[in-house]
Amino acid sequence: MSIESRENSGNVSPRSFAIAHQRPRHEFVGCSKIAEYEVLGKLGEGTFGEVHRARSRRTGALVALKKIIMHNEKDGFPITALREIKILKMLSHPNILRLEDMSVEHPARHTSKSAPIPRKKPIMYMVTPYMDHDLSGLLDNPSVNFTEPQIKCYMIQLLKGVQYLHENHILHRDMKAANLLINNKGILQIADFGLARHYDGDVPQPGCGGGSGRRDYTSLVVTRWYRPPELLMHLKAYTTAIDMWGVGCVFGEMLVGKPILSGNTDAHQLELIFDLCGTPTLENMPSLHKLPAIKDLNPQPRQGNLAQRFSKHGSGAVSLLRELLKLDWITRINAIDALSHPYFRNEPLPAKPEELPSFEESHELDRRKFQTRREAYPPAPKGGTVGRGPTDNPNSSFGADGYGRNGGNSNRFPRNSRGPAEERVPAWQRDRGPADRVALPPRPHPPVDYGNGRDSRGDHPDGYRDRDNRGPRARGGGGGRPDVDTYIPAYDRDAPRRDDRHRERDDRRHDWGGGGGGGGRRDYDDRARASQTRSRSRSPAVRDRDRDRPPRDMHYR
Ligand SMILES: Nc1ncnc2c1ncn2[C@@H]1O[C@H](COP(=O)(O)OP(=O)(O)OP(=O)(O)O)[C@@H](O)[C@H]1O
Repeated sequence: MSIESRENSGNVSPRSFAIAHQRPRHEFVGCSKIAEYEVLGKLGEGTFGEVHRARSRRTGALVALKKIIMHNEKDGFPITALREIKILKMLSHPNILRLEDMSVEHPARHTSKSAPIPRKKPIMYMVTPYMDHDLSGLLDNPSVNFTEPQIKCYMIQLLKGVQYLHENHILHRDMKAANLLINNKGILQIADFGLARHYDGDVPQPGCGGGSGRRDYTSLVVTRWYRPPELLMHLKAYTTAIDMWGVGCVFGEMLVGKPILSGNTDAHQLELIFDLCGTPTLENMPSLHKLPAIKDLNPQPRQGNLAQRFSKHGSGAVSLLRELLKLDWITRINAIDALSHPYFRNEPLPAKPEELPSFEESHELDRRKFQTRREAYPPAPKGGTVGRGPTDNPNSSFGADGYGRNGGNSNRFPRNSRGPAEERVPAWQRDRGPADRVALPPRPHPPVDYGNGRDSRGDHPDGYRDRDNRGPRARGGGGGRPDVDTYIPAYDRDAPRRDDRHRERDDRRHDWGGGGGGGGRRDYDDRARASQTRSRSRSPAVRDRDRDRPPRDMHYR
């Protein structure tokens, strides 16, 4: 009997039909049952899922399982997860996290005599090799002090991964320390491709920076502290240079041990960038007229203090940092050129991955552990050393016995070759500035470019498209013009409106009101922070506070 006639016969239930038409089991390569893994503990919580450590019962290998949370089951499988899976399946490079498997958990069926309990949807997990640390967690680990050869080693690996992505027309769009995973063999891998997308422009060429953008994408990408000035000023025709800015922020963070540009609002973020890199002029940003928000700005002119701020790390580091954090996105250094920067050829030479020390696991959730440990430590005498000579930091609490709290570490691992004072004390002893008080801002919501077929000039001035006025091409998804970002399939125009979609649109408005937007218009990251019940980047204090609060919205449970 043909499929059609069987369907039409009305005798076959959908379930029997599906069973009869199952593809042979061996065809599902890369799709296992969750029972094949022994779950060992939680590693992190992201926007789109929890991450657990697990062991493969088949191979014995340690893996990470990233659970794909369905915030609203009616939406089906989250588009960001689909995007991440699709991109990760295409990529193969030693410095890119490898997607090894997709695993499915079928929740047990419950029965109830009183009322039928709705059948639960299967849960999907992305399976990747287990990495011992993320860079953000590692920098917070009190036992860790990076040496210059170590920083160079991580930077080379990061740049090779980014070069590979850009050569393959991929924009990562969420470059930050928390998305860089490191294992105890010294290997760094770029993770979290939830905001990544295909790039339509020319791939970077040696000596040519990032070049000019060819088409528009959403500018609502990249976690604020790592967001480049052109995105903060709403450039849509951006390029691979947005990832290079993030690489610069990560480089600075490794040098000083804390995020270097931790703005509280988008406006504040720009002010911090101008403090560091100078205010935009036609010399340092020749295409500034292309930035939609430039007219709203009237910053106090300044030169920038990058050289002074990083002088203790040497002229090579300052020179590379200056190239990575160039205001002009067109000539900002690309990964190919950054890899041949003299910084990597000058002494001390980069360490090899296998020469790097191994550290106690440190993921973002471990911050609480380090926090507890800090409280447990006895106060140390003042004026001591950290195993490599006296410190000039009067607030240092390292012991005068020459070991300090982490004295053991200074013997076990290569000594920190960074400058004195602030950078030599462990992360938890440093004043992390707003990082301690505010915690890493959540990354933007996934971009929603509805592919509405309208000219991008028809968008709202703030870059948010009006879904209600979408044209007929919105149906079916991805049917927009080729010059606008149609990455996300469109929803049906008549589909019921949901609160979370309104919020998403609202949350993505930039705040130009100088920290509060006149009361009514809060910065979208602040809104996101208030509305989401979890972020793996929150400080322990904020996490504890939020745990006791009821969720504001069912969609965010
Ligand atoms: N393969 C892995 N090995 C070890 N830890 C991992 C692995 N993958 C993710 N993690 C941990 O889980 C955290 C969250 O993972 P990931 O960034 O992929 O999730 P996300 O939902 O996209 O997060 P966010 O929305 O905050 O960017 C990471 O910062 C890291 O600490």
